[in-house]
Amino acid sequence: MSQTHERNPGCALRREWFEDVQINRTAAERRAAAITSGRTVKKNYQAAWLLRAVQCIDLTTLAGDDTPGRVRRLCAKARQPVRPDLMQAMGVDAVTTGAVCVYPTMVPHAVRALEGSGIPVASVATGFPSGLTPLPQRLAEIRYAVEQGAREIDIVITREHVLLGNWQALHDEVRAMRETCGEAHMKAILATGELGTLTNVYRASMVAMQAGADFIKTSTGKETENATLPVSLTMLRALRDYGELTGFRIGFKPAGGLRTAKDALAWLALMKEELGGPWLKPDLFRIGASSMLADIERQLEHHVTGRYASADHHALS
Ligand SMILES: O=C[C@H](O)COP(=O)(O)O
Repeated sequence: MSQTHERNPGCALRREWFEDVQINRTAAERRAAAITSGRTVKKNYQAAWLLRAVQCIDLTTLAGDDTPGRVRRLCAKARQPVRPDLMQAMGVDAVTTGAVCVYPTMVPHAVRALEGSGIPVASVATGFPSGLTPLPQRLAEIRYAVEQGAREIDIVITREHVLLGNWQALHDEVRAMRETCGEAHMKAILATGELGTLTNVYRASMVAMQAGADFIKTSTGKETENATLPVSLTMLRALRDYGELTGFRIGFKPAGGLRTAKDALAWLALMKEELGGPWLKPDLFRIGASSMLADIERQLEHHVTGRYASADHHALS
């Protein structure tokens, strides 16, 4: 089926699209390793790929000690993620990150700090990270974040629904969240490290998309197991299958534990191999990361100057 740029409206629960699917972990691990090992991006292209990664980062702070000041500093970094002298040396125009991602009460501070930049504010919501608050409160949290100006909402699913195979309950909850988001785009965090099997990851991905998710996202960053390549591959297969069945393109956001330029290149290679060029842009690909940018900037500096600066030159994120 040809694919459209229109927003995914979702559909009723269609168990037949996922119930018979089984994902073999060994095969997924082998395929993920084949895509990302031995495929080093050539030096000249590497800087371009890293700049592309910067544009896809959801620059994140989700800490208990977040303050308006920290959020403002993060927003300043989102506006100018790479030092202007490096940008100039590479002969490229200014770039920004894909979004800034914060807790709901930090949304107004981020919105103010990003005014005029065009950078959207993403808010986690729905009892992030566990999702174990009653549904009315979780929906109220979405409403609050949207009212405060969040244009993207990162929801968390109830892992119990996946572990017990309660697909209708999962569909109903995610559907309600999507409706509450209104115009704001919804990223559904599956918390894959708590779903037990890759087969569950595939099924949960499919149900989240059937319920109207605009993006599917791996992790909150708070689970013991963060984003991995085999998990990401499994989600991309579900996303591809959903696209073939419905014609709608869904975005993908790996998040949690992604810290290095090497991680960024590995995930970009995975996206390119599995889905192709359209998924290498921020409307369909985000990297959720609180501390990846510093290493990317370091590698870009090395590209420009041939040497690494000491770590304290890149103090933030
Ligand atoms: O959504 C983004 C994640 O919370 C970021 O996780 P991280 O702090 O491990 O980069």
